[in-house]
Amino acid sequence: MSALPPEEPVSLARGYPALEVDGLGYHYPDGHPALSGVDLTVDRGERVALLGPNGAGKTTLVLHLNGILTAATGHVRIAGLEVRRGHLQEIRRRVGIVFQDPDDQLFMPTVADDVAFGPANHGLRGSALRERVEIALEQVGMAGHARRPPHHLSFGQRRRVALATVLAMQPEILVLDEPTSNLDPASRRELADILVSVEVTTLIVTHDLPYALELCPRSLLLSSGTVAADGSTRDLLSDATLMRAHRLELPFGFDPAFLDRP
Ligand SMILES: Nc1ncnc2c1ncn2[C@@H]1O[C@H](COP(=O)(O)OP(=O)(O)OP(=O)(O)O)[C@@H](O)[C@H]1O
Repeated sequence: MSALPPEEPVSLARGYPALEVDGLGYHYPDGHPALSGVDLTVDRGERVALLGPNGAGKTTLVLHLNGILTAATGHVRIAGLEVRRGHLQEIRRRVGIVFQDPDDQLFMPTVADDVAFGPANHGLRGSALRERVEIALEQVGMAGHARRPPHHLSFGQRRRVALATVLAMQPEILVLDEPTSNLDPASRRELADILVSVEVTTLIVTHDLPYALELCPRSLLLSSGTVAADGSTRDLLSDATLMRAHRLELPFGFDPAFLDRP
């Protein structure tokens, strides 16, 4: 499949899967192998969990999606556009990554400035920019906080603003790295509601298996740098042999009856 040039209108990207990874391999500069022969496709509108034990290669894979790392072997395409030098500005608009620590993404004097930063860099101005910011803040339930300095917000609020900065770019795919870490149960529930309502193709990297079960019909299990399983989240989490083999455990006290629900 040939890649679209970066200036191609987004509407022309609609016929492609949101994410295609073919034969991706990567060694860190110290020679450490992190990914090998990774193949996966995520279709538009899917919500998929990326599971795997510590050191499986999840972060390394995510860093390939927006070109922070570049494939040693294989290809990554976002809505048909190959991730490589020359495409990175458009790739970084198409792939919105919400990192674990919101403070990595918030650096402007106000919440509104932070949310406006990306779209303004892509040329949006005036009322169109203000509207984009308002919509993104509304999507994450932070509309009343636009003029506040991000460092005055709680951790959970900062994570929502970090999500708004990404949503304001109208990404083709939203990637969240451990979105429930440090969230209280109410914030965890509110974030789930937001993720369901935004209707963007979403990849959730998580060790929080009940959250994956609740939010993601499909899961990918990465282990030792390869895709060890790809299927329904319920089926994967019900497979005790698979779970043991890849050091995945449901939390103590988790009711296995949840796995039997239709
Ligand atoms: N900068 C680096 N230099 C060398 N090796 C690295 C580097 N970063 C990660 N690795 C190695 O690459 C492998 C994959 O790491 P990665 O961080 O992608 O795993 P992960 O699945 O995200 O783990 P976790 O769940 O612990 O966050 C690991 O063996 C790790 O030690």
